[in-house]
Amino acid sequence: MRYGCIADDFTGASDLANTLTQQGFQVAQLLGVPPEGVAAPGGADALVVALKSRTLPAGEAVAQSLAALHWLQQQGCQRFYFKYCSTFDSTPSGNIGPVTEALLDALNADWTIICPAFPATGRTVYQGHLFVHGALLSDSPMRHHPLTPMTDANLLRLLGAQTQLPVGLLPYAEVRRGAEAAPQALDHLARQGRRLIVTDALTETDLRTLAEATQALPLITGASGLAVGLRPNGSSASARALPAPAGRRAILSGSASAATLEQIGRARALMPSLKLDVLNLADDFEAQISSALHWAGQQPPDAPFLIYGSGTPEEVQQAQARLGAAQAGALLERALAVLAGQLVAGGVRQLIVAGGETSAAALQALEVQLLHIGPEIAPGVPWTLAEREGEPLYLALKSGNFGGPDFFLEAWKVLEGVHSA
Ligand SMILES: Nc1ncnc2c1ncn2[C@@H]1O[C@H](COP(=O)(O)OP(=O)(O)O)[C@@H](O)[C@H]1O
Ligand SMILES: O=C(O)[C@@H](O)C(=O)COP(=O)(O)O
Repeated sequence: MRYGCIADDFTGASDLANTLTQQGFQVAQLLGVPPEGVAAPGGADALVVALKSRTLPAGEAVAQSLAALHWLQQQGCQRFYFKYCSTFDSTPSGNIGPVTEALLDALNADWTIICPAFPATGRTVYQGHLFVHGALLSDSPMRHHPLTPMTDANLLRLLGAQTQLPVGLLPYAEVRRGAEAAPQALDHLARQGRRLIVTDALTETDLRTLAEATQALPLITGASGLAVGLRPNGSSASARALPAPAGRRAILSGSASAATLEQIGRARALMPSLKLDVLNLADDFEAQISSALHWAGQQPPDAPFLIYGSGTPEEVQQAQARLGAAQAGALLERALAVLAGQLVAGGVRQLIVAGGETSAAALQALEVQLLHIGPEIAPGVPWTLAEREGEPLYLALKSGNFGGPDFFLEAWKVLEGVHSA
């Protein structure tokens, strides 16, 4: 059986692709919905379509997700996984509720689970409330996110604002009873008419229970944690031979998440770095880009360098007050996307991009369509391999709040371990 996965952003897609790879799946990550008539790579038993749909108006997110579903069905996928953020990043009007509803309808399915827990990165769900490293989501740095500030940790209330579908809760007491008891409790909720069932989960054992209890459902939804309970039907995929890394190394960051800001702080002390000012970009985009490219050209060719626009919550607020939240975000994304294109054209072959929206913008500019999953750098962040103009390009798409403080310094060491030709 082939799994078809739809992810609402690019970092989230590589996060899920990474977890599936670790479970033994042979995974292909597609960037955007491939055009009609383009087939998935043979041999892949899990396909992950990465969308940039998290912050779109709900109707557009639904349309893109249904197009992805349609393509995945054409590729022979029979079970589906809607991947959203482990911090439930969404706007008040969507898109997790409306997309799940549309996928359920398209698959003629009655109900599914809502499972954002991802214990490997500190995300747990208890009594329907989402915690980040032990703090309620609404007390975590996610309350300051530039595009999707999360100020409520109650998943039932968040979903209730996004969809009319009846929402229920599978509480921890039921999950803890294991895979033999949980299906009964889920069925009971479904018979009461609950169509979106939020599932408590604190550990990977809980996630395995939930994956097993829902194995007959055509659609499951969650962060990538739930995938620890999935197994490919055939024998496990053997590791793909990867080319030895070559070329220049660069980091581009548009993530203003707390973990990224700390990672930038550490990296700045040890590698050349350049900060882009969003307000300067608004005043003279072309001049800012050419001066950043000039700066990059002057850095030592054998060491990584960092270009970032990531602002503190105060800086983000300032830029948003002048430009508007969506416009400020889009401007910085466009700048980093142009830089990604120019830097790769100039010889960068190992590139880290921090930020989900930022990664999507950068990869769209690079016109990359397919990623193979390489070694894991940190939970939820693998190195991936793309081919561009016949040459290998290593890419790491780092979710805002993933990775330890030295991520930007240590990620390269993981690639140094790749020696095969
Ligand atoms: N200084 C800033 N001013 C305004 N917007 C910013 C600033 N820094 C980052 N942003 C915007 O915040 C958004 C961050 O989203 P994203 O790239 O998905 O990062 P994350 O993975 O941390 O969520 C992007 O649209 C980015 O352009
Ligand atoms: O599930 C997660 O937390 C990530 O896979 C993810 O989706 C993060 O999104 P960004 O923080 O916007 O990169």
